[in-house]
Amino acid sequence: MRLDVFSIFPEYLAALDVSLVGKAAKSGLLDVRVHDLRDWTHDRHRTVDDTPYGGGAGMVMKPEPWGEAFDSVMPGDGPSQPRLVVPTPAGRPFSQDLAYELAAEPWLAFACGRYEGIDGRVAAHAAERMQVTEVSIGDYVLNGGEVAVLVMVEAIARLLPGVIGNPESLAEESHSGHGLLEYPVYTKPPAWRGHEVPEVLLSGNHKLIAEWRHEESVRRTAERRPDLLAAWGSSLAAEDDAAS
Ligand SMILES: N#Cc1c(-c2ccc3ccn(Cc4ccc(CN5CCOCC5)cc4)c3c2)n[nH]c1N
Repeated sequence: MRLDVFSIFPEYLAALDVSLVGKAAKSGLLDVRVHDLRDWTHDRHRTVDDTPYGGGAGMVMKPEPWGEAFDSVMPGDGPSQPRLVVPTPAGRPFSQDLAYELAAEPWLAFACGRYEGIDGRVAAHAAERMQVTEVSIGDYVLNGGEVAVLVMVEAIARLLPGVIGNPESLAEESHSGHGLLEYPVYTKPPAWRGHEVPEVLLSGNHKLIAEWRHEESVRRTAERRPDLLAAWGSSLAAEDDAAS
């Protein structure tokens, strides 16, 4: 998979060079290219923003640098086009399902906005030649799209074949499709500062361990995400109906 990231703070994306994503890039599973949007400005101050039409606080990112950057890095007459992902507070909620959807793409491009956002014509113009998906990573306000891109790239990259050591762990994770939050995990020592590892996990009885883990998943989901528990219950009922 090729990933292009456009930002006025390219150093923010240095985190993509370390850990899991960094290893995937070094092994050739990922081709990560970070671009400084200011490379496509032409004035002395390398200006990327201007005042908003219609008034309002703050500044808006000018369309011209974005258009020239996209033309240069992903030319309209090229053999293929990327899927453009634009982080924004007004976007479609990012989810594990969307991470799987994006992990299936051969080429992704991410546009990191700043200020009060990117001129609306940038996405509209890009949509004339590539799929554009505006995405939000959550209901809180950030100062720009870079953190969102780090979140999304990590969630996507770990789904790519060969990136994580143990692909089976993907199936057991929260939000991975069975609908419940994952159970708590423990390792040695068996006792630590007065806290013991649950005895069942030391029993070697795989049936009891599996039952305990399921009960813990249900307990945690009921406590922290009752919405997921309700959806999980409905999906179980639907499966029973389909089977009967
Ligand atoms: N993903 C994600 C995000 C982002 C995100 C992503 C990209 C950019 C680019 C600029 N910003 C700053 C910004 C802040 C507030 C607002 C709201 N507007 C309301 C109407 O008045 C103007 C302002 C817009 C832009 C960004 C924030 N925030 N939260 C997420 N989950």
